[in-house]
Formats: sequence, structure tokens, C-alpha cells
Amino acid sequence: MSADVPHPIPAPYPDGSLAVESLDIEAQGIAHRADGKVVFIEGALPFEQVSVSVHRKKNNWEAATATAIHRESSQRVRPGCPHFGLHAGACGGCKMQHLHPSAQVAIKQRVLEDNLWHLGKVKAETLLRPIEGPTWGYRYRARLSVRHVHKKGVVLIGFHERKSRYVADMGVCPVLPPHVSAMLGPLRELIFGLDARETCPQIELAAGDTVTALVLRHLEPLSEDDLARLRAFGQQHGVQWWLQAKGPDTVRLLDEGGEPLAYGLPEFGITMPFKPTDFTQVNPAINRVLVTRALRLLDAQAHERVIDWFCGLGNFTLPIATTAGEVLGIEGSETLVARSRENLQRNAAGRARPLAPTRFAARNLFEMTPELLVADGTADKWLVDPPREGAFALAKALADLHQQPALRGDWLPPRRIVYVSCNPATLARDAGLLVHQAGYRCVLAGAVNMFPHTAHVESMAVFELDPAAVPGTAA
Ligand SMILES: C[S@@+](CC[C@H](N)C(=O)[O-])C[C@H]1O[C@@H](n2cnc3c(N)ncnc32)[C@H](O)[C@@H]1O
Ligand code: SF4
Repeated sequence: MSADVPHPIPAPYPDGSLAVESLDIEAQGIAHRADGKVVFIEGALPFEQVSVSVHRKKNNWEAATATAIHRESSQRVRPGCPHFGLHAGACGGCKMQHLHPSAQVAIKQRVLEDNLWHLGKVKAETLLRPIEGPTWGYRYRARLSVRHVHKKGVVLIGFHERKSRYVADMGVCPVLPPHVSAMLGPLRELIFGLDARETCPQIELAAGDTVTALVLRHLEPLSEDDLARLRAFGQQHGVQWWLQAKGPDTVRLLDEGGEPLAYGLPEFGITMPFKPTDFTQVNPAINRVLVTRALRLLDAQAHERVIDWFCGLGNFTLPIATTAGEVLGIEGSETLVARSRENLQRNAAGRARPLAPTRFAARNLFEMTPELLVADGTADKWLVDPPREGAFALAKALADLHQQPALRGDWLPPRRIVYVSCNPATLARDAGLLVHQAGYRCVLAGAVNMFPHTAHVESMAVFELDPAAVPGTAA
């Protein structure tokens, strides 16, 4: 737990109730006792006066739950989902539905700034306006657990309950697309009616712009009757069934044919077909804004070479190829690299302005070295979009090359880096390396509300090379 405490600290009230000062990213209110002890309070919001019940005590902090709210925050709103709450059995999928969405975004922005400063000793010169989108019906990807509860004679399909491995009893889920939320009841009935209802532990949702795919994980072969039940459900609800017998490589379509799963980036005239287990961004509306903003910040020119690190299936690479002179996309998964090559071919045809020459390569980027970086060649600009672990080896190789010019030869570092992050802690760590050891300035940073109502913080930051740091790199 960490507390970001503004000063002066409001005193507790004489009746023992507490004055809530701020909120942490787990949506716990933060207050102080008279002796300075920090209290993390579930269900409390900043500027509220609350009574609490303490359930954990340490020397310098306590964990508590709000039992009464004596003065309510103007940012408190009615949760939009009946399964949201603090009680046992409440769904653990969302943490902040009781807080106005704009206040949620403000917290995420502050978490980003705090991380940059505390972990990287970096302060962005300018803060980007946070990227916001729809707060409901946004979640086009989800992994739902399935349990047959004998005692109750039901099948549950949902996220886990708060702080528990039990599956929440979810009748609806307003963060899922409305047609998927409406399908949860019939889906429970379908699985309950399967011969294999004991051996299907998970359903994965992957929705594209027009196709909704469900991947059924099954531990035993499915009977012909079960396959017929799945087909009938698919036809009735407009669902494309995929089956997964073992690992992700075993995923296959139940019935070949039909429209491919795909999402569009219409601003760039690009369509991206994908398989339901490929990495795609969870929130397609935010993804469109994210890609457009990243491209605007990158500002790739026709004479420039750009490298897209951790490129996935080419979500940024192909849009970059609409303006840049040459693009290289590098990614760890061979499957995604193969898919990105197919997507390049598919999108290259029939364009008024041809896509720039674009290559893809598969490589483990956690093992990047200065030598490998030099071998990838000079690029004017980089787009970096790593997984939660961040891009430490990449930033470290850049720092090593900065500090040991003899390793560089003719190679030059990128003048600009647009870094898209799904973990502010690793972004801050990498930003610290870039700014303090590789000759960059952090010129912009801002939060991206990819997952409204959750504690998840996406963000982006832009780094500019100080031309004085490396001769020959002025724009
Ligand atoms: C946040 S996703 C971004 C993908 C893509 N830029 C997009 O927007 O869809 C991170 C990507 O990093 C890839 N990845 C994870 N670990 C990796 C590694 N060690 N080396 C290279 N790529 C890796 C994942 O396969 C995934 O495609
Ligand atoms: S994940 Fe869905 S069901 Fe769970 S609280 Fe959020 S909106 Fe409700």
C-alpha cells in the first residue's frame, strides 16, 4: 500500500470518525488518525467524513471499511451495475463505480505523475489531456470463469468475487458490450445443459467490430450433442464459437467459414483481422483515439524510418506505414508476427498512397543488448508499447549506447520516442533510464482511461532526445 498525503492533514473528528484526504489506485480512501497513523478505507472518497470498522492493524497503517458516511463527496455517484459493491459476493471486476468517471481519470493521471516522480525522478514538461471514452459497454475482451455449483443447481459465468477465487453470480455486466451482457443468462443455461458442464472452466470473449467470438475451454472432448447445442446457440445469438482443448495453440473454429473477426482503424483506412487469442487492445473506441494520438505525436515523415517495438499484430505499425518512409515492427510472438505480415498484405492493396516498405521480425525484447540495437539500424523515431513488465532492456541498451559512444559507430539514437504503457511503475522506471542516463527529456505524459471503473492505469509519454547529447541528431 502507498499513501500520497496532501498537507496539512485534516484532524480526525472528536467522535472518532475520520476525514478522508485522498484516494489510492485501489479506490481506498486515505485518512489519518491523531497519532499520524494512515488508515486505508474501502468505500470512502476524498473529502468525506466516515466512521470505519478496522479489519487489519499494522504499526503505521490500518486497513478499514467505511461503515457510515456522515458527509458525502460531490463526486460520489450511484454505481451502474447491481453486482458492484464492497460486500462479500460482490463482483471483483470493478473498483470505482461509486466515483464519477472524470474523478476516476483524475486519479489515474495523478497515479501516473506520482509514479514518474517517485520511481523515475521524472516530471513531464507538459501533461497531456487524458484520453477518455465510453464508460460502459467498452470491454470487448474478457476472460470469464465458469463453475457448475451443484448445491444451487446452477452454472455461474463471470469474473471473480472481490478478494476471492469464487465466481461472481453475474446476471448482467454493463462494462461488456450490451449484446454480450444480455447473453450472460442464456449462456449460463447453455453451459448448464451441456454434457460437459463440469469440464468447461472458462469462456473467453473477443469481440470485433461486427463478429462476436467466444472461446470455450474444454478439458474433455465434447460430445456431438454438445457441439449441436453450441451451434444452435451460436445461430440464435450471433456468436462465432471457437474451441480450446489445451494451450492457446489448440484454439480452433467450431465451424469454418463465416465472416472473419476483425477491428477497423478507419482514420487510416486499415482493417485488422485477428484470432480470438491474439493480443488486441480491450477497448476499441479508446484504441482508435490512442493510435490517432500516438501517430500525431510521432509525426512520422515520408523521409523517416520508424521502429515499432512490441508491435503485436501491427496495431500501430500499419498506421505508421501510412506516413513514414520505412517501418520495422518487432514482437516476441511468432504467431503475431505472421499475422502482422498477413495484415500488411491485406491492407497494402488498393491504396491511393502506398504503405511504406514495412518489415516485421520476431525477437525476445527482454533480451535486448546494445549490439542488437545497433544491428536494427538507426531509426528517426520509435513507438514502444510493451507488456506490463515494461521495456527495461531496450531503455538500458539505449542508455549504454549513450554512455559508451565507442559501441555506437555510425548508429544514432531515435530523436523521439512515443511510449504507450499499461503499467505506470515500469513506465516510470524506463523513463528514469531514458531521462537520466540516455539523454532524453520527458516532454509529455498523460493517462488513458482504457478500463473505466477499474484500477488499471494506461498511459502514454513522449521523450525527445536532447540534440546536444548526441551530435548529428538535430531534427
Ligand atoms: C501491450 S501489447 C502491444 C501490442 C500492440 N502494440 C498493440 O497495440 O496491439 C505488448 C506486446 O508485447 C509482446 N511481448 C510480450 N513479451 C515480449 C517480449 N519479451 N519480447 C517481445 N515482445 C513481447 C506481446 O506479445 C504483445 O504483442
Ligand atoms: S465487471 Fe461487470 S459485473 Fe462486475 S462490477 Fe463491473 S460491470 Fe458489474
